[in-house]
Amino acid sequence: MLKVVISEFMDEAAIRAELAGFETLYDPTLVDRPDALRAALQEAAGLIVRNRTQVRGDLLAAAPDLKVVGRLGVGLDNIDLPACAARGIAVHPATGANDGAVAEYVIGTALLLLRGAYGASAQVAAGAWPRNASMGREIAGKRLGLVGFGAIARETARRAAALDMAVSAFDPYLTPEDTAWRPAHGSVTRAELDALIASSDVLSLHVPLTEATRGMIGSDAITRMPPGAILINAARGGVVDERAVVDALRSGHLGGAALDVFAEEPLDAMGGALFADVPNLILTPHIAGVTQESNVRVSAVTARAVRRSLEG
Ligand SMILES: O=C(O)[C@H](O)COP(=O)(O)O
Repeated sequence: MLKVVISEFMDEAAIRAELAGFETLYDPTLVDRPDALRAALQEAAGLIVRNRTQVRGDLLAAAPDLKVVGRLGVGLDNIDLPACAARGIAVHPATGANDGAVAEYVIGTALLLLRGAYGASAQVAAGAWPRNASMGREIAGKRLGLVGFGAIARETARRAAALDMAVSAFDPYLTPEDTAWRPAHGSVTRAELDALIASSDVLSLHVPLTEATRGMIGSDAITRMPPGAILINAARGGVVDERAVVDALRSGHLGGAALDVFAEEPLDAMGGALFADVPNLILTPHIAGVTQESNVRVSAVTARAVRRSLEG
């Protein structure tokens, strides 16, 4: 019986439904026990991971029979794709299964940060009545800029258009003729990156982490954003210069930021100190794509892809 190792959390019903014909080892603690993971992989034909298991080097060497890697998400920066290709190991991301979760995160944080009033609870409970200071902004009529216009950005655009935002996007991989620029609901304007940065009230990132995108939104870019603009990163840490975001929030140039992903996850002591007491900042633990619903979808899609791949 072929063996499938699952080293991070997933919906167990998907394992039962899709991987019944295989020997499965589901142990979400394996990601933090590299020796045990390597030992478990010795006879494994399949491996299922989220974003923390580093599928490269030592781990691949410890898995001589590995035929397929299922990724419970879409980012592939934790997987050495050329090394997998060289060994003929198939890699299956859960494309499409968490788009809606990320899109809702982007819209939700944009609404929260523009309105700003939700931070008043403690003051109101204490008897204060900060009405003028709590007068925030509406999302309708604001310009949303999407850096990258793949599936998640398109879902975000559809929701933003329904809220009467004006949506633009930058994506060097889409030709002007691509039908993505003519969505069934709402409209999206194709923009160059510099123009998008300079003209977006809300800028949301939807690019993978690659050598081309690392540091893409640094202090230069942030300085060129309109005063009071909101920055949302639910893509990958490393695309944004975290110190530049903090400086721009402290100076008041940025009106708010939501960061779901970080160069170092979890934050180390330096990251913790950097973000302490920064105004108008929402920090979340790489959860934009992970909801109860998306966990079910992502797990089913991934387990199915691994089963099909192993069944040939
Ligand atoms: O790449 C993704 O889809 C997101 O980062 C969420 O993925 P994960 O929670 O499976 O790592």
